[in-house]
Amino acid sequence: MKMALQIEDLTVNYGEFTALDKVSLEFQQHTTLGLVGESGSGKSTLARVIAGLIPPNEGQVILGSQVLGKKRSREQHKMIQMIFQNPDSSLNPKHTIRQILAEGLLFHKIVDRAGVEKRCKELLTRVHMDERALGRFPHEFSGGQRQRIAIARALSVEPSVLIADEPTSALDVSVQLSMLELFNMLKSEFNLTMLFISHDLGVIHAISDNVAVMRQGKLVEINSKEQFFSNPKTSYSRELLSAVPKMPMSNTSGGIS
Ligand SMILES: Nc1ncnc2c1ncn2[C@@H]1O[C@H](COP(=O)(O)OP(=O)(O)OP(=O)(O)O)[C@@H](O)[C@H]1O
Repeated sequence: MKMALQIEDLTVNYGEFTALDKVSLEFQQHTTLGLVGESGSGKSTLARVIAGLIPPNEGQVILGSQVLGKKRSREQHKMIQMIFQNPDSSLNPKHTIRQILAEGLLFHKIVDRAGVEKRCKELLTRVHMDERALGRFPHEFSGGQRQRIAIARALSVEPSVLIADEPTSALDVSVQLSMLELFNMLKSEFNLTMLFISHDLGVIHAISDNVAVMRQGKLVEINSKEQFFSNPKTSYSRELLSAVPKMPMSNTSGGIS
C-alpha cells in the first residue's frame, strides 16, 4: 500500500522539556491511525507539527514524496487540515457559514466566485446539514453542528490528510456516534488519510485501522487495531486497556468504551 505521509524522528522541545522525542510514523493511504496516550504524552504536539502549526526542533514530515520544510507552500498547507476539540477555534463568530466555507475555496482557488455558492451547499450536504445554514452564524448552531461546519471547512480545500484532535470529546455520546459515522463516511468519500486523536478507546476502536500509543513524548507501540485490542505489544498498552471499565458489548467499541 502507498504511503500518504511519513514522519521521521520528530522532536519538539519546549524550553528544557522534550514534548516529542524522535517520533517516527508511517501513514498508509486512505487509512485512519488512532493515536492514544495519557494526558501530556505529546499527542497534540505531534498533530500540530504534522499540520504545520508548530515547527519541529528536529526531524521531518514527508507528504507523498515531498519533504515539507519549515515554511510550507500554500499548496502544502492545504493538503493537511486539522480539526480541534473545540470547533470555535476555527470558526470566525462574525462570519456567516457561507463566508466561513467560501474563504478557503477562494483562497486556494478550488472554485471561482461563480461556483462558490453551489460548492458551499454541496459541502454542507456532505456533512449532513441543511443548506439554509449558509446565511447563519456559528453561535446559532449546537456544538455538534458547529463541529460539522468545521469539518466542512477543513474538507473544502480538498486535503489528502485530515487530523482530528479529540473532535468528539466535547459532545454528547449520541452525537459522538453520529460524528464517528460521519468521519468514516467522509474518509471514503474524500479519499482521506486520517490521524485521529482520542483518549476514549471506544472511539479509537470505532474509527481506526491502526493504533499508535504515545507515552512521555515517545511512540511506544504501533499496531493494527485488531492486534492492539486483542494482543497489545507493550505492558503500557495493556495497562491502558485494563484501565477501561468493561461495558456491555456495543457495535462501536467491541466492549471497550
Ligand atoms: N506551548 C507549550 N509550552 C510549553 N509546554 C507545552 C506547550 N504545549 C504543550 N506543552 C507541554 O508538552 C507536553 C505535551 O503536551 P500535548 O498537548 O502535546 O499532550 P497531549 O498528549 O495532547 O495531552 P492532552 O491529552 O491532555 O491534550 C505537556 O506536558 C504540555 O504541558
